[in-house]
Amino acid sequence: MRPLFVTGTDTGIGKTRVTYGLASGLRKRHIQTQTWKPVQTGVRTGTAEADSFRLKWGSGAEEEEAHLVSVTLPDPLAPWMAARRRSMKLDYEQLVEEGRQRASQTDLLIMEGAGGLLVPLTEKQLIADLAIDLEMSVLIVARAGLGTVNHTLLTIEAARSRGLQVAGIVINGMLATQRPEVQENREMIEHFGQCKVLGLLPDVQGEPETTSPADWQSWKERWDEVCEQNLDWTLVLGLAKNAGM
Ligand SMILES: Nc1ncnc2c1ncn2[C@@H]1O[C@H](COP(=O)(O)OP(=O)(O)OP(=O)(O)O)[C@@H](O)[C@H]1O
Ligand SMILES: C[C@H](N)[C@H](N)CCCCCC(=O)O
Ligand SMILES: [Mg+2]
Repeated sequence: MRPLFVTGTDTGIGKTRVTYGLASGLRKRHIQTQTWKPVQTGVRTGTAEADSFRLKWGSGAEEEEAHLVSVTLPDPLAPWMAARRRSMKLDYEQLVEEGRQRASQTDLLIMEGAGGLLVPLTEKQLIADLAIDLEMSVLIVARAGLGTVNHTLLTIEAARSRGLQVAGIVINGMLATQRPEVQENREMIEHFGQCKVLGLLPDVQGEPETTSPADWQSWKERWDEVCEQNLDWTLVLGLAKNAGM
């Protein structure tokens, strides 16, 4: 299966939540799915804020948290600058090689980016370049409110102009799911973006701020159910199998 790159129209848009929800739902459907965060910034591993921790517990991964992330940097910045502040350089070729290996070891590799599509990974490469070199298709997580149509269409256009295939959109964090604006946004994104919205996820508070396994187990069950009910799993399976998208 072609690996999947989860990006967003911005940072803090819900990529991690969507990534672990997808991985968990696909595993239930007997698709061996691994998640990977090549570079996380602004966190420490082993804490409830770290994407690596959330990906592990939210998806129910058996691997150690450390296996789900390649580089963790403390400054909450784009990877290039977060590395430069620490007098480091990220080894881009090594990330590409690692991504290839990871993709070959599972049915579906889902890579979570850092921030949006054009965030600098190194002095020379954007996060989009890693997705291109790994021949990934792209899933875009978008915000629910006013302004999201423009941001989403910009991201779709930037992805396609670089040769990336857009597999679909997930609109995340809606407070008022019943409002007509939500469906109208979906319609405008599908119409001008020429791609499918795979689902509209509601605002659900309660992701644990602790590292307690019991808290995470009950949260995972809750978020799994939200994803079960609000994502079109026929479409998700189609993109996982790379059919018809
Ligand atoms: N549907 C939702 N309802 C309520 N809160 C949400 C929802 N989705 C995400 N959040 C919260 O918003 C915050 C940002 O979400 P998340 O960390 O998944 O974003 P991200 O795009 O992965 O960010 P980053 O760019 O840092 O990787 C988190 O605290 C998360 O729990
Ligand atoms: C620290 C944050 N949560 C992300 N991991 C990094 C976001 C970088 C965004 C850069 C930008 O687009 O201005
Ligand atoms: Mg994240």
